[in-house]
Amino acid sequence: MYSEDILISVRNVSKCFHIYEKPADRLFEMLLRKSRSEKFWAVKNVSLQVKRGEAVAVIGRNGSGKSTLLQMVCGTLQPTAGEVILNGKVAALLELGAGFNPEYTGRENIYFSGAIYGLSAEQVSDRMHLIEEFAEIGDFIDQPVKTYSSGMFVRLAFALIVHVDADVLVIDEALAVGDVFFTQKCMRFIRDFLKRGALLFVSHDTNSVMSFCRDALWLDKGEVLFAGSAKYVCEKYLEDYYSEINGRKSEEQFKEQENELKENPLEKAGHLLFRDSRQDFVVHTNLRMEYSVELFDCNSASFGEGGGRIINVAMHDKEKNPLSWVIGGEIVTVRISAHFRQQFKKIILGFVVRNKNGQHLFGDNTCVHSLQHGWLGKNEGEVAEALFTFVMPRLPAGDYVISAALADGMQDQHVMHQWVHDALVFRSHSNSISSGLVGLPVQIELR
Ligand SMILES: Nc1ncnc2c1ncn2[C@@H]1O[C@H](COP(=O)(O)OP(=O)(O)OP(=O)(O)O)[C@@H](O)[C@H]1O
Repeated sequence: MYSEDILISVRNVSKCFHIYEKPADRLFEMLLRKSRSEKFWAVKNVSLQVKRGEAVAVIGRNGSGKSTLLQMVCGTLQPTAGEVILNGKVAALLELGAGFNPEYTGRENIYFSGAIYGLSAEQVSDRMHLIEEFAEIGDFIDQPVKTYSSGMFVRLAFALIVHVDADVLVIDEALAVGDVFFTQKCMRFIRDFLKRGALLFVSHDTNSVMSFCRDALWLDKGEVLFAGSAKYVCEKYLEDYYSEINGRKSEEQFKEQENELKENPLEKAGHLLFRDSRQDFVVHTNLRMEYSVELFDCNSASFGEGGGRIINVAMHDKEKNPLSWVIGGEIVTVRISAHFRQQFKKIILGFVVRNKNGQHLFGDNTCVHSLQHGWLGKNEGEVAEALFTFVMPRLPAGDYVISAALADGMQDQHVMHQWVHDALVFRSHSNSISSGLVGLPVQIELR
């Protein structure tokens, strides 16, 4: 009936809570058999599937229904409507400390929870040293968990779920509490786990969502607002975040500026000068990391207040010639040009390079430079340019995008006027072996 590989199947699940004005109303309702409550739908008609080897993220603002959904998946909450079908053993890391008895020691809780996960006392004893080793909380393992810091809770709870042979992991945000070393350890475990299991997790951190998940689901007031590739959903989420800060502005409002954009002299100059200055070199060598760079796409999805607009993003060589072909290890300049429709007091221009999964690889903006050299302002009708010069890193084969942004203000408090998601696309045609996400230039000696 169900494919073996679908480990989590959530079908049209909803959850309704009854809200009572006063606690006594609950009693009256039972006695008088008359409703004294308001219905509140925390989750409305949500469906999702997670297959073996997949991770799906649930994102959304506070109170959007994420935890309620995860609790229904774990079986700690019954859906009001719809069904959850699980194929395999589920281990969950939901609220901090949930499932632990605060009066018991860490060790006692491990035995207790291990039994809930179907492990015998003997099996738990056999794995205890591994759990202790993973948790790294030292002698605290024999202290009541009510004395634990939130970080220790997470360490112990995570160490437990790592060792219960789960097929499905359900994790709610909790990873954010651990320190960087522990988080890295958990990430390594999850990457390994995903070779055999399925992960459903909640996070506010779009970077971790994009690094783990192919798909994501955005819940808003209990309903699915967007579902699809993690990159797409996270971009929409990011847009919404900025719209909330800046006040809503739809993408359509940019359309009217497009003609003006096409007429812009800077962009025109960029097109006329466009040539592949490294083609000869590329053709005659074979030990190279090659990148083909596409033209700035002025129709790429964007969001922001629209007080200014990014009119060109290009990669240049040292001689300021736009490049369509870049070699890894060469010095390149990312040039971002912007046109202003209103006065800007403190211009911020910046970029982010992401891989095809949406992982943020590197990027920069003009803030620190402006703090050092003074802020640049511009008036309506003027144009500004930011040049970011760096050594092009070696990147594994695949597609990459540069998102570019224009804002007015400071690093931590600014109005986002335009964020262009995939302003410039480039592709690494590398066939040399490279490990990691980004390869930096390294000087090597062998003696
Ligand atoms: N037992 C309950 N009784 C009544 N309302 C509840 C109950 N549990 C959750 N809710 C409500 O359901 C809504 C969704 O809550 P939920 O905890 O699932 O959101 P969330 O997206 O996980 O939020 P956060 O990011 O803050 O953890 C909230 O408005 C919350 O107040």
